[in-house]
Amino acid sequence: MSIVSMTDVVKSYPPSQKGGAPVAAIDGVSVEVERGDVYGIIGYSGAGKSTLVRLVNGLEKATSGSIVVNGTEITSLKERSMRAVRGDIGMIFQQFNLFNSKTVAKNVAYPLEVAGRPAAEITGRVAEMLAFVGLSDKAKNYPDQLSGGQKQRVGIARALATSPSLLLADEATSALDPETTSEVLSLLDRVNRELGVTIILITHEMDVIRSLATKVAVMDGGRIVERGDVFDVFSNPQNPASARFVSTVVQGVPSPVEVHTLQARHNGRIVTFSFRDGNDSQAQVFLDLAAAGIRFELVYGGINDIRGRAFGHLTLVLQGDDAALTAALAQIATHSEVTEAH
Ligand SMILES: Nc1ncnc2c1ncn2[C@@H]1O[C@H](COP(=O)(O)OP(=O)(O)OP(=O)(O)O)[C@@H](O)[C@H]1O
Repeated sequence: MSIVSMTDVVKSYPPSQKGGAPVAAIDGVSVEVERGDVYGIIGYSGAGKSTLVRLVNGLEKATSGSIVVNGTEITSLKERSMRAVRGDIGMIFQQFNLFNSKTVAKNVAYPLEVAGRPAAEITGRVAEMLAFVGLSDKAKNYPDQLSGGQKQRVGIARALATSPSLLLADEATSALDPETTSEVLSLLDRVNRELGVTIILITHEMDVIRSLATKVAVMDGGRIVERGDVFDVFSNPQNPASARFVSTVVQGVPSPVEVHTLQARHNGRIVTFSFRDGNDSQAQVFLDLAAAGIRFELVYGGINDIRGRAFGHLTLVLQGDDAALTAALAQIATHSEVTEAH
């Protein structure tokens, strides 16, 4: 069942200059986020990711289209009813957005106080959330006394204090170093698995998607240009924007410059073979080449692991009778992905 369902959503802003065209920050987006998903949305700066999040929590109104959150159509909701919908949505930010004048415990207590919960319940819930994020010993500290990773853990405890079913994470790890990033990502993984919270993860870093997301949508120019299971998009991106993101983290595909270098260095045809788990085509490639009398040398490659599933790309220099080689490649193409450099 969908927790967020967007259909043909457009969000335009008035032109920045008089007589100019309106800016379509979101330009016809439809997306279904299922309960339990960690749904990653990736795009370059200006792609429309933050606008999408602001539409989901009702901080912006869509120009047209439908947005249903937890069964409620929010596009025409009054602010008062929107507040009830927002009560079931937690949010974390790149810059943490903590109150520096409040202690850690008071920061986490804040949304519970706003919701008018009794003091005894607030005390218990704050202790529970601080234990969950591993910061029980920092309850009386102030945000300034914490590291970036600790601040974000407070942000997560605060966002989840009222037990929302949906967490929006807008570039939540972009201000953190790689080690702290992986700590926060594994905490978010626990939030999803142990607390059952659905997460929409906005990022420009493919590594974040790889570590945490189960599904991904790639945004470019206000549109979703590709979407799917993270493994499928990483192992076989269809759109040029997705392919560029994937190439930032995936090992094994030579860049055009590297292909050029390989061509200058080696005699023979340069061919990349791509493999995905669930088939044994890799062994068959080598058997087919050997059977056709083709000599091969491995010159580039890598195997990647996406949440326990593997895929890889191996680039070989192939030498032998040209017609036999062409026939062998045609045979291999029946069971494996074959890309020849020209
Ligand atoms: N309030 C606004 N008024 C006018 N244009 C806006 C407004 N907010 C966003 N835009 C424009 O909408 C487009 C999408 O912006 P948005 O902030 O959603 O992108 P983003 O993918 O989140 O990028 P970033 O990671 O840099 O925040 C951009 O062209 C931006 O200039």
